Amino acid sequence: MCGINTEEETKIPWGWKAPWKRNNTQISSEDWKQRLPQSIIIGVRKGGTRALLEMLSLHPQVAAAHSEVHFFNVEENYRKGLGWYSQQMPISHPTQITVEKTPGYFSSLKAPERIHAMDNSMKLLLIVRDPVERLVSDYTQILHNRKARHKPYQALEQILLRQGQELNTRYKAMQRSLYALHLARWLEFFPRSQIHVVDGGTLIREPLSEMRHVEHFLGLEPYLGPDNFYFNQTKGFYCLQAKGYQHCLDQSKGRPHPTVDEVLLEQLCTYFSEHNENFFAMVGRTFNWC
Ligand SMILES: Nc1ncnc2c1ncn2[C@@H]1O[C@H](COP(=O)(O)OS(=O)(=O)O)[C@@H](OP(=O)(O)O)[C@H]1O
Repeated sequence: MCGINTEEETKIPWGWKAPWKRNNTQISSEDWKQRLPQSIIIGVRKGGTRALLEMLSLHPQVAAAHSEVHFFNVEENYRKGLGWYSQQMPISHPTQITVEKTPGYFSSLKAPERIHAMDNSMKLLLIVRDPVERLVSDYTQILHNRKARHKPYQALEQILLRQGQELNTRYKAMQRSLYALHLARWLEFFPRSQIHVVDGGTLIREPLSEMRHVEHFLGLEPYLGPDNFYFNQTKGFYCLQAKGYQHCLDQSKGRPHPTVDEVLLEQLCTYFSEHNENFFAMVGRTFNWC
């Protein structure tokens, strides 16, 4: 049910491959090569990682890997070594920073140490979202995949309240919403100043304000502006535009969530509240979560 979950999006080719970046004839061709990332979006899964990567990719100083690489969290990939990893990266110019996103890194036990061993100056981006909403979003994706494969599925209430009224806290999607637990492992290896936390809720409602913080954290020149975002009524989300090109995230983003029992939602909020408080203390800010 869980595992790597490479999901639909990793199979979809990047049809919208930053077309406005292609015509830079002043830069000599030998400067263009694949480089290891200087920044990684480590998660959280269903937090808005794809939106963050695509918005970042609008910036001319950013070269983004289109597919999730799963290098530091999947043994089979990690064994292939850094040479393989760099081959998964886009061609970039020295004036650009390379960015990859793999949401599975955040909850991986080994990723923090491995990334630190590769580059202890790595700039980490973590996008978070209300843990209950994230859980429902995660469940929605799992449900979608199971239905698509004609596999049996259960309602979230059945999964989470399996033992009568006790919450099944061992459910993987529950575990992934325990942000403080996972962040603690990253802070063993990286100073807080190297981890920028993006508010996934704000990124949905006001993408530009969140992206300005991200530009600043990455040391990029301020570039993104209001013209890069337009609200798409049909999609119900902001979509992106640059130099005449427009792009919305694919249909695996913004799927309708199933209705979840109110009592269960209350139970979940109560369960996560202590973990959320710990997370707020660790990152030095609060979020308007349930
Ligand atoms: N602009 C825009 N367009 C579409 N979707 C947006 C956008 N900004 C944020 N989001 C939210 O991103 C959620 C998916 O998160 P991820 O991309 O991290 O998912 S994944 O882990 O890579 O599968 C996805 O969650 P769901 O709504 O539950 O599908 C969206 O709420």
